[in-house]
Amino acid sequence: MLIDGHGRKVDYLRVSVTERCNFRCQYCMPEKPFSWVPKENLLSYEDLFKFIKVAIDEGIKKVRITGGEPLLRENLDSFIKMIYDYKNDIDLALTTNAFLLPAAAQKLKDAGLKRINISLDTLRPDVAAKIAQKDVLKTVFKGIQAADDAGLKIKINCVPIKGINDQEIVEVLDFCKERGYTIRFIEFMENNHAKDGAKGITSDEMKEIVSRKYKNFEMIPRDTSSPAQYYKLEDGYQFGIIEPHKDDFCAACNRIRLTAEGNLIPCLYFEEAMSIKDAVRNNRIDEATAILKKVLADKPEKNKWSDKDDNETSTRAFYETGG
Ligand SMILES: Nc1nc2c(ncn2[C@@H]2O[C@H](COP(=O)(O)OP(=O)(O)OP(=O)(O)O)[C@@H](O)[C@H]2O)c(=O)[nH]1
Ligand SMILES: C[S@@+](CC[C@H](N)C(=O)[O-])C[C@H]1O[C@@H](n2cnc3c(N)ncnc32)[C@H](O)[C@@H]1O
Ligand code: SF4
Ligand code: SF4
Repeated sequence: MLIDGHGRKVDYLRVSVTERCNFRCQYCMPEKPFSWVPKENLLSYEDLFKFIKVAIDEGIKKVRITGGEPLLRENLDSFIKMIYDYKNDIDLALTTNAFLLPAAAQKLKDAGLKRINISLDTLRPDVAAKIAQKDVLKTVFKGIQAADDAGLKIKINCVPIKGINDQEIVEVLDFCKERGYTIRFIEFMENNHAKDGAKGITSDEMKEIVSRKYKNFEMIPRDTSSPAQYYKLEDGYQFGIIEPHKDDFCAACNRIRLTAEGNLIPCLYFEEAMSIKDAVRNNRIDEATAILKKVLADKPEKNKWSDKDDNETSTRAFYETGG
């Protein structure tokens, strides 16, 4: 079992397979100028898998593949299969923008993927094009349908941005409700890579917008393994809100992150990381295990998005850490 320096059990590993992306979401990535990590600096699937095996052997029970856009990396299904074949009861999940899902969904399911979380900020093509800075929505809808047809369990992530898609919350919620998908609205987390001037809305504002259509909903007891607080509508449908500006879920934080370059990141907010690249490339598995333990020992207690008196903005890039 993996326990961090604050006594929290860590059983969730998020693995980013690339920092590249085919979208330029205003809240995540700069438009340009831009330089990507050279391909030779990325760990191969085999090397990433060496670390994943260590992590699973030490107590990781949930592995999420993310990015950048993870489906940009070739043969992702083969990587999923490596993990599934090693331990098929792992909660094996993917976070994606869905653009490449139409051709990939069934292959991912066949490889052993169990769940998929998809970013969908709007139902309007022009708004989607404004957020992603590319005309994406028609293909995203096809991708969501392909995942559904393949039998993958679907969660939708939506980041409401003030003046852009914030008034569409109920429409996005209804889209998910009608299809039986879970929806989570995420408070925009300020970071240095987002478009200047991008602003989110608070969880209270989100709830106020939902209440214009759904007058009554109740908070349900927290599942501490998730960053989301869920609320139940009168008809039983549940929607979630992720509110890092409250940071109460940090108290039960159960996760660490591995980037495509082999940096092991203890917290989404902070720049700190330790590299496992040389250790896995040279098959020094004991060293990789020691780095994992050290990163856990030093894991921060909580993020600083909640720090109202502190004007510091996170320098961490979501597209590098994988969100
Ligand atoms: N502040 C903070 N936000 C997080 C953390 N983990 C996830 N989030 C936010 O939630 C978003 C969606 O995360 P997902 O990739 O869907 O993963 P998840 O929420 O762990 O998904 P489940 O496994 O379905 O619970 C991330 O991009 C972040 O915006 C975290 O550790 N800290
Ligand atoms: C970095 S993306 C990677 C996976 C994939 N490209 C996608 O968009 O789903 C993972 C998640 O991070 C979220 N995200 C990115 N930047 C964010 C920000 N500044 N605040 C809150 N969530 C953010 C996205 O909405 C997405 O759900
Ligand atoms: S949120 Fe996902 S899709 Fe959007 S730019 Fe970031 S990595 Fe790409
Ligand atoms: S912000 Fe850091 S401490 Fe809080 S839940 Fe996320 S990774 Fe854990």
